[in-house]
Amino acid sequence: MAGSTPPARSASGSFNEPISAVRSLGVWFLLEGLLELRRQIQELGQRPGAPQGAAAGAAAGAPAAAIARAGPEGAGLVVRCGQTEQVFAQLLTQVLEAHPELRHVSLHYHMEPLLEPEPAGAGAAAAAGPGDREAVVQRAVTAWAAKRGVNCSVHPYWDKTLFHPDDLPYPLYGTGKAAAGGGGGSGGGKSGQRPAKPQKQQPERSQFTQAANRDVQRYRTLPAVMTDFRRTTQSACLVRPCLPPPAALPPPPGPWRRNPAATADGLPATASESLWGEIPSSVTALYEAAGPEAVAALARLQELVGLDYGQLYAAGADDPRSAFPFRAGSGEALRRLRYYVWGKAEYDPEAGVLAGQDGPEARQGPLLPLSSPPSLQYFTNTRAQAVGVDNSTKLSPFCALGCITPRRIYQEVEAVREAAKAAGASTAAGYAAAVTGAGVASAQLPAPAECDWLAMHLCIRDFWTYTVLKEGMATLDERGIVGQPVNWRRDEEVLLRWCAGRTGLPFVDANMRELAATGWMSNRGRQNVASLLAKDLQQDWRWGAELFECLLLDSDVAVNYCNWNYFAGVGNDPRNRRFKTVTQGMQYDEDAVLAATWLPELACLPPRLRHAPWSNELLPAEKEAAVAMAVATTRAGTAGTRAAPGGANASAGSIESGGLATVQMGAAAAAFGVVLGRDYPMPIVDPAEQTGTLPAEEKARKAAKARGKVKL
Ligand SMILES: Cc1cc2nc3c(=O)[nH]c(=O)nc-3n(C[C@H](O)[C@H](O)[C@H](O)COP(=O)(O)OP(=O)(O)OC[C@H]3O[C@@H](n4cnc5c(N)ncnc54)[C@H](O)[C@@H]3O)c2cc1C
Repeated sequence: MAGSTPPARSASGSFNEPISAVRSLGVWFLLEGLLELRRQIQELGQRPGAPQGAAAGAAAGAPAAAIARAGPEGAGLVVRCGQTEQVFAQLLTQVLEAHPELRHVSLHYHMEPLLEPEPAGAGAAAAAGPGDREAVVQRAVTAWAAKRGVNCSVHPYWDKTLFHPDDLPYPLYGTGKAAAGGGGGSGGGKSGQRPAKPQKQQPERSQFTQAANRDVQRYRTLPAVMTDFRRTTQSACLVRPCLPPPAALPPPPGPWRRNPAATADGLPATASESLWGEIPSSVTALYEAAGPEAVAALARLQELVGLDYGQLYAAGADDPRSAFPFRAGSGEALRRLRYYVWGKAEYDPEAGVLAGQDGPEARQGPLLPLSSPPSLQYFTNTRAQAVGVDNSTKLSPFCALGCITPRRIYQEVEAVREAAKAAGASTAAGYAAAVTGAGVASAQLPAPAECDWLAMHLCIRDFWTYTVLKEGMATLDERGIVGQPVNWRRDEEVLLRWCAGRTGLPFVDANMRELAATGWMSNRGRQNVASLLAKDLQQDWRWGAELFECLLLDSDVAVNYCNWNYFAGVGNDPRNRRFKTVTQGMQYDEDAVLAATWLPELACLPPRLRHAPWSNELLPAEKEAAVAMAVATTRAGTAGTRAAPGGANASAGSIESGGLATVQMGAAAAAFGVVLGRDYPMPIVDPAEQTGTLPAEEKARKAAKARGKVKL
């Protein structure tokens, strides 16, 4: 696990109010992930054959999680909150007190392309840029150790991307020649060809990880456009194989080691609980531990989205409406991955198919007949949908936290591709039948095109990560990566409506409320809400990016800010995309399920009106439904609880009636007792501008669906 939660941008001083610099539901994900990691480490420590030696590792960033590698005598995870360099100093002090003879310590950590300016007084030598925070930590810790006569070796690891920086086919370090490992040259290989399998293990310490300050100049030859990046990397780069998980862990150092002589009954005494550090049990507990500033920031964020995260923490993961009903941790990430690419039977615990193992050996047991094809089989057609647990992989929160890596995902996708190939069918329809011998007609493995599509998205993620390494702090600038001056507006009232899901545009509002309540929003939803804020409302796009950073479970600085750059029209892509959010809702939430789920005030409306509650027109079927509803309401004797249009319950002003309030609209919804401007806000912009015709590809998709060829 990466173990670090990058602070929101405003924490770095790059951007300020009104968005608070705190993470909300992402925190429960982090806390759960830590709990699982602690359990895993403890379990590893129970296994025999643990190697000897002591080491400590942690990720740069705050809060810091420090891992005391431990063994059969008391494995565990040390958890601390605070500035990384201070936490290291405290931990090393404890270790040195217990082992005064120590002359060498090693520091292992994962690198993150954080975007933070150099803290004041850290020294002018390191320019502000991605990764510099880690350089600061390294310098502070090695200097601290040196003062005590201890040599500190530093071992940074890079596991953020599918392709390792040293393997990219671009001259990274200003030498004019391509970095090693990827086949060389600025392309090579045939376009569209899948990456070849690596022939040998790559050296552990790379040119990239040795470079203390990963300065933006080193990436100047990186393509500016994603398609170019994808073509060259996918055709010329290796994806390095994943290392096997450790079989056991060495004993812990110093005070964490159990003392077998400590108890009379012969059982080893456990190191004091407080030495390991408590994992806060709730979002509020974490912020209370972090101090009054953090508590105040959380309160501001809650006010902005109108929710209490203290309460939601307990319920968040179990919200039946959530499209992300998963727990954190690497075990859950692997289960989800296998379920998605292999099908439901693959991780059936009752069947013991996987038996909790990792790697290819996990699939050695008998495969059950697949009850239904894996979701990956439908990835191309379902990924853009706004609703559903299985429409996309839902792996991004696990990736963001380091519970799984893009390489591990890729490895599994390649395994399923190989299985399909071995079965001798491109779509592998007969594969499962061949394996089970049961002739399961519906069983399938994903077609190669679906595997390619997923790999391509992992590649997009790489592109944004490397773009941040190339562009550095420009990614956070209001003029964006291209340096495009735009007169962004900063109207807090407008921002408030957008944040709280009260723009009066149902597709946008439903997505925003889903995000605030669950930390999840589909990719299509993200594109639409970003487009509305930046393109239509012309508000400073960084407000949106900052809110996303606070709320998303998969919050990732590089991916988030680059996507926002792109949709605000200041990114490094020539296409300037603007979404018609009403039409998009009709396309990607066809039955208005998302709207009904997150906008209860519109749930009683027919789907068309849930998408367009301002409509004045009632279709014949809708008229019948409205009459039926009125009759049912009267019969139930509840007439008056839902006010008739303009009735006594109207509380004008209780919600926004601004925007297009002067225009008469919503007569159709009123027939169902829903009054625009009272029950649901008037649209913040002219809905006609948010409506357009269906593009040809969408028409084709709908036609295919009608023919039963597409699973939606
Ligand atoms: C304004 C905006 C902000 C975003 N912020 C984030 C963020 O903070 N963190 C984040 O992980 N993603 C972000 N995305 C990208 C994308 O929306 C999510 O990665 C995706 O929706 C995650 O769902 P999934 O895991 O089911 O993805 P799938 O569709 O199943 O894709 C598989 C994997 O590919 C990667 N991927 C897919 N789409 C993208 C993309 N557009 N950019 C980069 N990687 C991608 C992700 O790692 C994802 O897990 C943002 C998109 C937009 C438009």
